[in-house]
Parts: sequence; C-alpha cells; structure tokens
Amino acid sequence: MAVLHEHLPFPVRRSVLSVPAVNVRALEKIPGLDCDAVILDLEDSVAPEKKQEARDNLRRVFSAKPETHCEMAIRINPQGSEFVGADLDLVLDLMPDAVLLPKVEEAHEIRAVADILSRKPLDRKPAIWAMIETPKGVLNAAEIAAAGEGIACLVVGLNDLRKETGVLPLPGRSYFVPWLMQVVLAGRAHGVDVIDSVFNDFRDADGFQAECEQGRAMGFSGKMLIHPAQIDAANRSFGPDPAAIAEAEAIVAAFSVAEAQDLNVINLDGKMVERLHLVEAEKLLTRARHMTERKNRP
Ligand SMILES: CC(C)(COP(=O)(O)OP(=O)(O)OC[C@H]1O[C@@H](n2cnc3c(N)ncnc32)[C@H](O)[C@@H]1OP(=O)(O)O)[C@@H](O)C(=O)NCCC(=O)NCCSC(=O)C[C@H](O)C(=O)O
Ligand SMILES: [Mg+2]
Repeated sequence: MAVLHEHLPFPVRRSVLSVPAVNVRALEKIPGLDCDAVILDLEDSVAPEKKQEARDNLRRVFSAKPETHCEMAIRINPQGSEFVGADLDLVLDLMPDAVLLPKVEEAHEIRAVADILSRKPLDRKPAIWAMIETPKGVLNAAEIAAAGEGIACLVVGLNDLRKETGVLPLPGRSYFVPWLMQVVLAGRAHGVDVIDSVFNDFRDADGFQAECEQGRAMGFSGKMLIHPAQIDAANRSFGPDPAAIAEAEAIVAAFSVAEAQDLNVINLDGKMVERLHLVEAEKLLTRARHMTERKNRP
C-alpha cells in the first residue's frame, strides 16, 4: 500500500476519492486512478443489508496485496452503531493506511479507536482520520485535532452538516465558510491535515473547479471526491502551479548564494523574502518532485 508516500516527509492529499466498498466495479478501478488517497466506504454508501458483502469485498481487495500509489483509508460505521465492531475487526485484519471515523464529535472517540488499535502488536498502525460533519464536531474540532494518538486528518462532511443545521447550500458556501475555516484552523494548530468536503454534482465541472479553488484558498490540503471525473481538477487545484514552482526555485536559488548564507531576510526582485519562505519553497518543490515522479512511474 501507499509505497510512494513512505518516502515523503509529509502526506500529499490533493484528491481523496470515496469508493463504495459494495461496488466491485469501482473497487477494481482503483489501481488505474491518479488520486492521492482512496476512502473505501463502509458507511453511508452501503445499505445496512450489504455491510457484510462490502467487508468481504475489501478482504478480497487487500488479499491481492495492493502496492498502490495512493493511501488507502477505510471509512467505518459510526461508533455506537451495530456495524462498528465488525468494521474495526476488519481494519485490524487488513491494516489500511488509515481508518476514517464518521460523525466524530468528541476527542474520546479518537482515543477509543486508538486504544483498540493499540491492543494488537503492530509495526505500523493505521492513522486515524475524523469526519467533521455535525454541529458538535465543528465546535469541538480543535479538541478532536488535539486528541493525539494517531489522529492525522480531518475531513469535512457538508452533506451531514447541512442536514443537521438546515444551512442552505448557497453559491460560494457563504454561511459554511466560518465553520470550514474553523476546521482548517483546528487542524493546522495541531499539525493535522485538513480535507475539504465532497461536491455532489459531479457533472458540473465549472462548479467543481470553483469549489476546489475556494478550498485551496481557505487552506485545505485537498478535497474529498465522489467520482473519478473529479480527480484531475483536484490534483491541479491543490497541487503547486508552474508559477508557484518558479517562484520557489527562485527563492531557493537566492538563498543558496554565498552572500546569503548568514542572512535571514533578502530582497528578491523588490519583495522581502525570509528564511520561513525558504522552508515553504523547499517543501513545495519536494511535493512537486513527488507528483512528477508519481506521474512518470511505469
Ligand atoms: C455518484 C455515483 C453513484 C455515480 O456512479 P455512476 O452512475 O456509475 O457514474 P458514471 O456512469 O459516470 O461512472 C463512470 C465510471 O466510473 C466508475 N465510478 C464512478 N464512481 C466511482 C468511484 N467513486 N470510484 C471508482 N470508480 C467510480 C463507474 O463504475 C463507471 O465505470 P464503468 O462502468 O466501467 O464505466 C458514483 O460515482 C459513486 O458511487 N460515488 C461515490 C459515492 C460515495 O462514496 N459516497 C460516500 C461518500 S460522500 C460523503 O461521504 C459525504 C459526507 O459524509 C458528507 O456528509 O458530506
Ligand atoms: Mg457524512
């Protein structure tokens, strides 16, 4: 699983595609998709009477020992549901890169799952990702991000949040923006990655592009997706663009000359550039190199 990610000092999660675990045809497509991560969904996209069939499908997927280019997360059913025990047993058997918990509202939910994962002696434990998709989840996002114990990513779920709050889906997600920013701030404060919500109308390419750009501007690392047609636009929007790469290269070059060695701030073409920008530039170039390597892999 996720072989290229292991060589990266930080994750790349521009495009995080949800694939219903009950849909065999969709599961078979994963190796050919250029997304950074896949969420194998046992929750909302799987009817109650199909949950076991969906788990069996995932056993087959993992028995093929997939060495995919992307992270593999399994989204389990909510804690307290009749399905979660069997879902967690599956996670312990299959050892995906991450387990995604839906509708998380309090930090103890993260710790409970971390505790279950820690009962099995494992070299490498699945990371814990949390869906923030209820009013309480948004209010407690900082506490959830600070739960420690393997929490690695917050994923916003606006479908549930709309259902729970009655806030209307207006253009530009106007009334959701403060809550989205609250999740971004919570994640960034605690070194936890943040992924924007799905965009349901997968045939509306312009609307999707606009929402990716908005998510990028808000500070999200990437977007949860529902359809393969959304992958390229998400990769473009959340990946470094050519202008940003050129700027990063100029910053690295400017700081590498002998006269800049003992300077913390320099003048680069009339703009103040500090060493913190150098760190950012180096990170961006590493990300860009990783993406090019992945595109060029055989
Ligand atoms: C939305 C869909 C049901 C549409 O599916 P379909 O009608 O099959 O679309 P297409 O005919 O356009 O599909 C073309 C081919 O692409 C494959 N496909 C489609 N979706 C996926 C996918 N997600 N992963 C992999 N492959 C996919 C189809 O099989 C077609 O293949 P082929 O027949 O060979 O041409 C469907 O896209 C879908 O089910 N999407 C995912 C739904 C899902 O995962 N829902 C849960 C996540 S959303 C969420 O979590 C919300 C959150 O909780 C919140 O509260 O906001
Ligand atoms: Mg949801």
